[in-house]
Amino acid sequence: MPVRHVLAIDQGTTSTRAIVFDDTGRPVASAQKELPQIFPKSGWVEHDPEEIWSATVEVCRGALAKAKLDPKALAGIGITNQRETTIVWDRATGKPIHNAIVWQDRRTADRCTVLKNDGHEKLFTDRTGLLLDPYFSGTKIAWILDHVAGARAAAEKGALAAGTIECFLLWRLTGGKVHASDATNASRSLLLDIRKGTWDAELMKILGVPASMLPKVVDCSGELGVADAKILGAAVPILGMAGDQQAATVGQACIKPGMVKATYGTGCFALLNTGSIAVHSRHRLLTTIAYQLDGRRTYALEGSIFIAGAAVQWLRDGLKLIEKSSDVEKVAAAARDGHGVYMVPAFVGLGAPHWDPEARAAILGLTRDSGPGEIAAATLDSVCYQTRDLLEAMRGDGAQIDELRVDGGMVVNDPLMQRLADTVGTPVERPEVTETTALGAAFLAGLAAGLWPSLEALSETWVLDRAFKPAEDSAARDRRYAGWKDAVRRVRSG
Ligand SMILES: Nc1ncnc2c1ncn2[C@@H]1O[C@H](COP(=O)(O)OP(=O)(O)O)[C@@H](O)[C@H]1O
Ligand SMILES: O=P(O)(O)OC[C@H](O)CO
Repeated sequence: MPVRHVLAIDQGTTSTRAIVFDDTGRPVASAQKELPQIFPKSGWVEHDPEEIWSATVEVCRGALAKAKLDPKALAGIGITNQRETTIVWDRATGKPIHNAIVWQDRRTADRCTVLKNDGHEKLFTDRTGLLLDPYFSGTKIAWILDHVAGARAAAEKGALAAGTIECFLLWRLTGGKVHASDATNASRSLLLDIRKGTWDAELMKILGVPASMLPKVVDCSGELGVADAKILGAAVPILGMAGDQQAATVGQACIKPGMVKATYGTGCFALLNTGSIAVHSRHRLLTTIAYQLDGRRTYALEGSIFIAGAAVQWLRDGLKLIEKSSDVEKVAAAARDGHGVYMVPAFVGLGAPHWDPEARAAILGLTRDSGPGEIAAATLDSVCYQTRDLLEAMRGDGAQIDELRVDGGMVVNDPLMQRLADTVGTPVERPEVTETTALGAAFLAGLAAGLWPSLEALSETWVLDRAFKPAEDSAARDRRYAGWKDAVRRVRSG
């Protein structure tokens, strides 16, 4: 039998990637393009949808060329994406009517406060598993309708379509034939009843989002559409779709209840598989759809940290302390032991478990002998402490966590992974393939193409690269963590 291949598109916050995987789940070739960030105002973050589209086409063609693969030979395409980032476009022309509003954007914080003050939070949390925070896509759609001239009237007439990035890419790839969002992406909108898997009319009314704009909600694996032959040189079926954190959960083979993964990219997102039960968190974690296959939903508890690798980017671009992200390793290695410096990276507020959009970042505990080493080390430590916040919340909700599977751009940093294990007091496991987000999308497409018979068969392809065992004594670990909690208290807005 000839080897079969799947093309995974991973449209992330800072870059767009395409990776060709073979039928053993190994990456064969890839192409990547950086995505420019647009910061129109303090707390606002946008992307240009046309840039996202042209980069997607470019990297798909690039990866296929590097793999020397005829697109006709592809078994299918899997799409995964930065979640919540919202686009509204004209159905007739396919043109967006505003830049994409990115998940990190805080412009709808006031709207969320009003909704909370009006007593709506419980209803939203019960139905959607989310909290009233500007992070999610629903208030972003409403903002575009309220701020682009003529948009609301056009939406009421059914002339506009709304969607997150996977939905926009599916629309463009299929030449405007399919307007659909998979259940995982739809579950991040504040508009989906996650137990029924359908849009909720009452929530749409409260947010002011007309039903006519919303995509059809579909499974994560199946015949989702066919890419127009003009785009890649052959009509290729699109067979998989999931938000990037959910795709990483699949790519990490966290398919049994109790398994947890954390992905360290721009932000950090930890997902705990809770099986067929949508667990309601008592510790301000989100309840979300991990994947939907054959109409059956598997749920997860999620802890979302807005700034992880982005803090390293700030050391590079804001402070100019380092030239490239990986330089942080040697700068941090120079930090004094027990330096007592904490950095709380609340650049866009704080996510789980605090949900404080007004908090702002701070570096605390500086003394005359603090320098770049201490600041770099405190920045990396913040990623570890934030992870501990999430694992404690998950344990508080009844989870027994024996190990943490990690992936994403930051996990190449060995000392950071050791520090993470020391800080959370749980073994940290890094797989051989750390492109687990794209791998998850490839798996979902490969399931529909018949490359793999089941999720269980996929989990056998997961191979450990290295396990980091906690080595610090627990009293020292807890002392450091108490200092972090104090630092967080000091940056909170209320
Ligand atoms: N050696 C390193 N140590 C710490 N952080 C790193 C290192 N190398 C890259 N990073 C960070 O990892 C992030 C990139 O991860 P990636 O998974 O590509 O992000 P995303 O998918 O969110 O765009 C960047 O924020 C970068 O600063
Ligand atoms: O682009 P990433 O990898 O930082 O992921 C973004 C998340 O999906 C936002 O919820």
